[in-house]
Amino acid sequence: MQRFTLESRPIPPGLEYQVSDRGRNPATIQSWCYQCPQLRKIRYTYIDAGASAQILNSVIYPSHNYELPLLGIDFLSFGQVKNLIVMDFQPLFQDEAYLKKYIHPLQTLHDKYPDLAQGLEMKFYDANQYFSKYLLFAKTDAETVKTRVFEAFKDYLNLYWQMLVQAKPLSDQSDIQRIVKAQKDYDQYSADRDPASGLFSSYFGHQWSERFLHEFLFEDAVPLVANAAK
Ligand SMILES: C=CC1=C(C)/C(=C/c2[nH]c(/C=C3N=C(/C=C4\NC(=O)C(C)=C4C=C)C(C)=C\3CCC(=O)O)c(CCC(=O)O)c2C)NC1=O
Repeated sequence: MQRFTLESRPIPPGLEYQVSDRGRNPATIQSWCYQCPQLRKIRYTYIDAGASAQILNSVIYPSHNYELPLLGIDFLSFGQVKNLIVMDFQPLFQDEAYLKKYIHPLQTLHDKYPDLAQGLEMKFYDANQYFSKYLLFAKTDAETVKTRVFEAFKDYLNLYWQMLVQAKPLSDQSDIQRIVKAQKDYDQYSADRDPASGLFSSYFGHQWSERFLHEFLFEDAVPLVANAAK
Protein backbone atom coordinates (compact mmCIF):
# COMPACT_ATOMS: atom_id res chain seq x y z
CA MET A 1 0.00 0.00 0.00
CA GLN A 2 2.85 2.39 0.78
CA ARG A 3 4.88 1.41 -2.22
CA PHE A 4 2.28 1.09 -4.95
CA THR A 5 -0.93 2.81 -5.96
CA LEU A 6 -3.14 -0.16 -5.32
CA GLU A 7 -6.76 -0.43 -6.26
CA SER A 8 -9.10 -3.27 -5.46
CA ARG A 9 -9.44 -5.91 -8.13
CA PRO A 10 -12.91 -7.41 -8.04
CA ILE A 11 -13.46 -10.92 -6.71
CA PRO A 12 -16.51 -12.66 -8.22
CA PRO A 13 -19.58 -12.51 -5.94
CA GLY A 14 -19.71 -15.29 -3.37
CA LEU A 15 -16.02 -16.15 -3.68
CA GLU A 16 -14.51 -13.47 -1.46
CA TYR A 17 -15.76 -15.03 1.75
CA GLN A 18 -17.25 -18.37 2.69
CA VAL A 19 -18.00 -20.18 5.94
CA SER A 20 -18.09 -23.92 6.44
CA ASP A 21 -19.36 -25.97 9.33
CA ARG A 22 -18.55 -29.31 7.71
CA GLY A 23 -15.17 -29.92 9.32
CA ARG A 24 -14.15 -30.59 12.91
CA ASN A 25 -13.81 -26.85 13.46
CA PRO A 26 -15.81 -24.16 11.67
CA ALA A 27 -13.74 -22.85 8.77
CA THR A 28 -13.70 -19.56 6.94
CA ILE A 29 -11.96 -18.70 3.70
CA GLN A 30 -11.36 -15.08 2.85
CA SER A 31 -9.57 -13.49 -0.10
CA TRP A 32 -8.23 -10.08 -1.05
CA CYS A 33 -7.21 -8.92 -4.50
CA TYR A 34 -5.50 -5.75 -5.74
CA GLN A 35 -3.89 -4.33 -8.84
CA CYS A 36 -1.61 -1.46 -9.80
CA PRO A 37 0.07 -0.46 -13.06
CA GLN A 38 3.07 -2.78 -12.51
CA LEU A 39 1.20 -5.72 -10.94
CA ARG A 40 -1.97 -6.88 -12.60
CA LYS A 41 -3.15 -9.30 -9.92
CA ILE A 42 -2.12 -9.50 -6.29
CA ARG A 43 -4.16 -12.11 -4.52
CA TYR A 44 -4.21 -13.43 -0.99
CA THR A 45 -6.34 -16.17 0.52
CA TYR A 46 -6.56 -17.00 4.21
CA ILE A 47 -8.19 -20.20 5.42
CA ASP A 48 -8.92 -20.19 9.11
CA ALA A 49 -10.09 -23.52 10.47
CA GLY A 50 -8.92 -22.87 14.01
CA ALA A 51 -6.49 -25.47 15.30
CA SER A 52 -7.21 -27.80 12.35
CA ALA A 53 -5.80 -25.60 9.62
CA GLN A 54 -4.27 -22.18 9.15
CA ILE A 55 -3.35 -21.40 5.54
CA LEU A 56 -2.08 -18.35 3.69
CA ASN A 57 -1.81 -18.61 -0.06
CA SER A 58 -0.77 -15.77 -2.33
CA VAL A 59 0.33 -15.11 -5.88
CA ILE A 60 1.52 -11.85 -7.39
CA TYR A 61 1.20 -11.61 -11.17
CA PRO A 62 3.22 -8.82 -12.79
CA SER A 63 1.54 -6.88 -15.57
CA HIS A 64 1.97 -8.40 -19.01
CA ASN A 65 4.63 -5.89 -20.00
CA TYR A 66 6.99 -7.29 -17.34
CA GLU A 67 8.62 -10.67 -17.85
CA LEU A 68 9.35 -11.01 -14.11
CA PRO A 69 8.58 -14.29 -12.33
CA LEU A 70 5.41 -14.55 -10.24
CA LEU A 71 5.80 -14.36 -6.49
CA GLY A 72 4.22 -17.50 -5.06
CA ILE A 73 3.53 -18.13 -1.40
CA ASP A 74 1.91 -21.12 0.29
CA PHE A 75 2.09 -21.32 4.09
CA LEU A 76 0.14 -24.20 5.58
CA SER A 77 -0.28 -25.38 9.12
CA PHE A 78 -2.36 -28.44 9.98
CA GLY A 79 -3.22 -29.31 13.56
CA GLN A 80 -0.40 -27.01 14.74
CA VAL A 81 2.08 -29.80 13.99
CA LYS A 82 2.39 -30.16 10.22
CA ASN A 83 3.75 -26.86 8.97
CA LEU A 84 4.55 -26.52 5.29
CA ILE A 85 6.32 -23.43 4.01
CA VAL A 86 6.68 -22.69 0.29
CA MET A 87 7.89 -19.40 -1.15
CA ASP A 88 9.41 -18.79 -4.56
CA PHE A 89 9.95 -16.48 -7.50
CA GLN A 90 8.09 -18.68 -9.96
CA PRO A 91 9.85 -18.50 -13.33
CA LEU A 92 7.77 -18.15 -16.49
CA PHE A 93 10.60 -19.62 -18.56
CA GLN A 94 13.47 -21.98 -17.82
CA ASP A 95 16.12 -20.85 -20.31
CA GLU A 96 19.56 -19.89 -19.00
CA ALA A 97 19.30 -16.18 -19.83
CA TYR A 98 15.98 -15.84 -17.99
CA LEU A 99 17.18 -17.76 -14.94
CA LYS A 100 20.36 -15.73 -14.77
CA LYS A 101 18.44 -12.47 -14.84
CA TYR A 102 15.52 -13.25 -12.55
CA ILE A 103 16.38 -16.31 -10.46
CA HIS A 104 20.09 -16.10 -9.80
CA PRO A 105 19.68 -12.96 -7.61
CA LEU A 106 17.69 -15.14 -5.18
CA GLN A 107 20.64 -17.34 -4.35
CA THR A 108 21.98 -15.21 -1.50
CA LEU A 109 18.59 -15.18 0.23
CA HIS A 110 18.09 -18.87 -0.34
CA ASP A 111 21.49 -19.52 1.26
CA LYS A 112 20.53 -17.34 4.23
CA TYR A 113 17.66 -19.71 5.12
CA PRO A 114 19.06 -23.26 4.97
CA ASP A 115 16.49 -24.31 7.56
CA LEU A 116 13.70 -23.38 5.13
CA ALA A 117 15.35 -24.80 2.02
CA GLN A 118 15.09 -28.50 2.66
CA GLY A 119 15.09 -29.72 -0.93
CA LEU A 120 11.93 -31.77 -0.35
CA GLU A 121 10.54 -33.81 -3.19
CA MET A 122 7.34 -32.60 -4.87
CA LYS A 123 4.40 -34.94 -5.29
CA PHE A 124 1.84 -32.75 -7.02
CA TYR A 125 4.01 -30.41 -9.05
CA ASP A 126 7.04 -30.76 -11.28
CA ALA A 127 9.86 -28.95 -9.50
CA ASN A 128 11.40 -28.04 -12.87
CA GLN A 129 8.40 -26.13 -14.14
CA TYR A 130 7.32 -22.84 -12.59
CA PHE A 131 9.62 -23.38 -9.60
CA SER A 132 13.14 -22.13 -9.14
CA LYS A 133 16.08 -23.89 -7.60
CA TYR A 134 16.14 -21.18 -4.93
CA LEU A 135 12.67 -21.79 -3.59
CA LEU A 136 12.11 -22.07 0.11
CA PHE A 137 10.29 -25.34 0.74
CA ALA A 138 10.22 -26.80 4.23
CA LYS A 139 8.30 -28.91 6.67
CA THR A 140 9.06 -27.33 9.95
CA ASP A 141 8.08 -26.65 13.56
CA ALA A 142 6.05 -23.80 15.01
CA GLU A 143 9.13 -22.14 16.52
CA THR A 144 10.83 -21.85 13.10
CA VAL A 145 7.62 -20.46 11.65
CA LYS A 146 7.60 -17.74 14.31
CA THR A 147 11.25 -16.84 14.15
CA ARG A 148 12.35 -17.47 10.56
CA VAL A 149 9.44 -17.46 8.15
CA PHE A 150 8.45 -13.82 8.61
CA GLU A 151 12.08 -12.74 8.13
CA ALA A 152 12.36 -14.83 4.96
CA PHE A 153 9.02 -13.51 3.71
CA LYS A 154 10.18 -9.89 4.13
CA ASP A 155 13.49 -10.62 2.42
CA TYR A 156 11.88 -12.32 -0.57
CA LEU A 157 9.26 -9.60 -0.88
CA ASN A 158 11.88 -6.84 -0.72
CA LEU A 159 13.99 -8.44 -3.40
CA TYR A 160 10.89 -8.82 -5.53
CA TRP A 161 10.09 -5.10 -5.23
CA GLN A 162 13.70 -4.23 -6.06
CA MET A 163 13.62 -6.42 -9.13
CA LEU A 164 10.37 -4.85 -10.25
CA VAL A 165 11.73 -1.32 -9.85
CA GLN A 166 14.78 -2.23 -11.93
CA ALA A 167 12.83 -4.10 -14.59
CA LYS A 168 12.41 -2.54 -18.00
CA PRO A 169 8.85 -2.79 -19.27
CA LEU A 170 8.43 -4.57 -22.61
CA SER A 171 7.05 -2.53 -25.46
CA ASP A 172 7.13 -4.94 -28.38
CA GLN A 173 3.64 -6.48 -28.82
CA SER A 174 5.04 -9.92 -29.65
CA ASP A 175 7.13 -9.91 -26.44
CA ILE A 176 4.05 -8.92 -24.45
CA GLN A 177 1.95 -11.64 -26.07
CA ARG A 178 4.59 -14.17 -25.07
CA ILE A 179 4.12 -13.15 -21.42
CA VAL A 180 0.32 -13.27 -21.74
CA LYS A 181 0.63 -16.86 -22.92
CA ALA A 182 3.21 -17.84 -20.29
CA GLN A 183 1.06 -16.49 -17.42
CA LYS A 184 -1.98 -18.23 -18.86
CA ASP A 185 -0.05 -21.49 -19.10
CA TYR A 186 0.91 -21.04 -15.44
CA ASP A 187 -2.78 -20.73 -14.48
CA GLN A 188 -3.65 -23.82 -16.50
CA TYR A 189 -0.84 -25.86 -15.00
CA SER A 190 -1.69 -24.73 -11.48
CA ALA A 191 -5.44 -25.26 -11.82
CA ASP A 192 -4.93 -28.76 -13.24
CA ARG A 193 -2.67 -29.80 -10.36
CA ASP A 194 -3.86 -27.77 -7.41
CA PRO A 195 -3.33 -29.90 -4.30
CA ALA A 196 -5.93 -27.84 -2.44
CA SER A 197 -9.02 -28.71 -4.47
CA GLY A 198 -9.81 -31.69 -2.22
CA LEU A 199 -9.43 -29.51 0.85
CA PHE A 200 -11.67 -26.77 -0.62
CA SER A 201 -14.29 -29.35 -1.59
CA SER A 202 -14.32 -30.98 1.82
CA TYR A 203 -14.92 -27.63 3.53
CA PHE A 204 -16.99 -25.70 1.00
CA GLY A 205 -18.40 -28.26 -1.44
CA HIS A 206 -17.36 -29.31 -4.94
CA GLN A 207 -19.28 -26.64 -6.83
CA TRP A 208 -18.00 -23.73 -4.81
CA SER A 209 -14.45 -25.11 -5.04
CA GLU A 210 -14.55 -25.38 -8.80
CA ARG A 211 -15.77 -21.80 -9.06
CA PHE A 212 -13.12 -20.57 -6.63
CA LEU A 213 -10.37 -22.33 -8.59
CA HIS A 214 -11.48 -21.26 -12.07
CA GLU A 215 -13.07 -17.87 -11.45
CA PHE A 216 -10.64 -16.51 -8.87
CA LEU A 217 -7.39 -18.38 -8.13
CA PHE A 218 -6.51 -19.37 -11.69
CA GLU A 219 -9.06 -17.48 -13.74
CA ASP A 220 -7.10 -17.73 -17.00
CA ALA A 221 -7.20 -21.52 -16.96
CA VAL A 222 -9.81 -23.42 -18.92
CA PRO A 223 -11.61 -26.09 -16.83
CA LEU A 224 -10.50 -29.63 -17.73
CA VAL A 225 -14.06 -30.58 -18.72
CA ALA A 226 -14.11 -27.72 -21.22
CA ASN A 227 -10.78 -28.87 -22.61
CA ALA A 228 -12.01 -32.46 -22.89
CA ALA A 229 -15.08 -31.30 -24.78
CA LYS A 230 -12.99 -29.60 -27.45
C1 LIG B 1 -5.79 -20.97 -1.77
C2 LIG B 1 -5.15 -21.74 -2.64
C3 LIG B 1 -4.32 -22.88 -2.27
C4 LIG B 1 -4.19 -23.57 -1.10
C5 LIG B 1 -4.89 -23.34 0.15
C6 LIG B 1 -3.23 -24.60 -1.34
C7 LIG B 1 -2.85 -25.58 -0.42
C8 LIG B 1 -1.88 -26.61 -0.56
N1 LIG B 1 -0.63 -26.51 -1.08
C9 LIG B 1 0.00 -27.74 -0.93
C10 LIG B 1 1.31 -28.09 -1.32
C11 LIG B 1 2.25 -27.31 -2.03
N2 LIG B 1 2.17 -26.00 -2.43
C12 LIG B 1 3.27 -25.65 -3.11
C13 LIG B 1 3.57 -24.39 -3.70
C14 LIG B 1 2.65 -23.41 -4.07
N3 LIG B 1 1.30 -23.55 -4.02
C15 LIG B 1 0.72 -22.41 -4.42
O1 LIG B 1 -0.50 -22.23 -4.52
C16 LIG B 1 1.73 -21.47 -4.73
C17 LIG B 1 1.48 -20.09 -5.20
C18 LIG B 1 2.94 -22.09 -4.54
C19 LIG B 1 4.26 -21.51 -4.79
C20 LIG B 1 5.10 -21.18 -3.87
C21 LIG B 1 4.16 -26.79 -3.15
C22 LIG B 1 5.51 -26.81 -3.81
C23 LIG B 1 3.53 -27.82 -2.45
C24 LIG B 1 4.02 -29.22 -2.27
C25 LIG B 1 3.39 -29.98 -3.39
C26 LIG B 1 4.10 -31.21 -3.86
O2 LIG B 1 4.59 -32.00 -3.04
O3 LIG B 1 4.14 -31.38 -5.13
C27 LIG B 1 -0.92 -28.64 -0.32
C28 LIG B 1 -0.63 -30.07 0.01
C29 LIG B 1 -0.13 -30.17 1.42
C30 LIG B 1 0.22 -31.58 1.78
O4 LIG B 1 1.26 -32.07 1.33
O5 LIG B 1 -0.56 -32.16 2.52
C31 LIG B 1 -2.09 -27.93 -0.09
C32 LIG B 1 -3.35 -28.45 0.58
N4 LIG B 1 -2.82 -24.50 -2.63
C33 LIG B 1 -3.48 -23.46 -3.21
O6 LIG B 1 -3.39 -23.07 -4.39
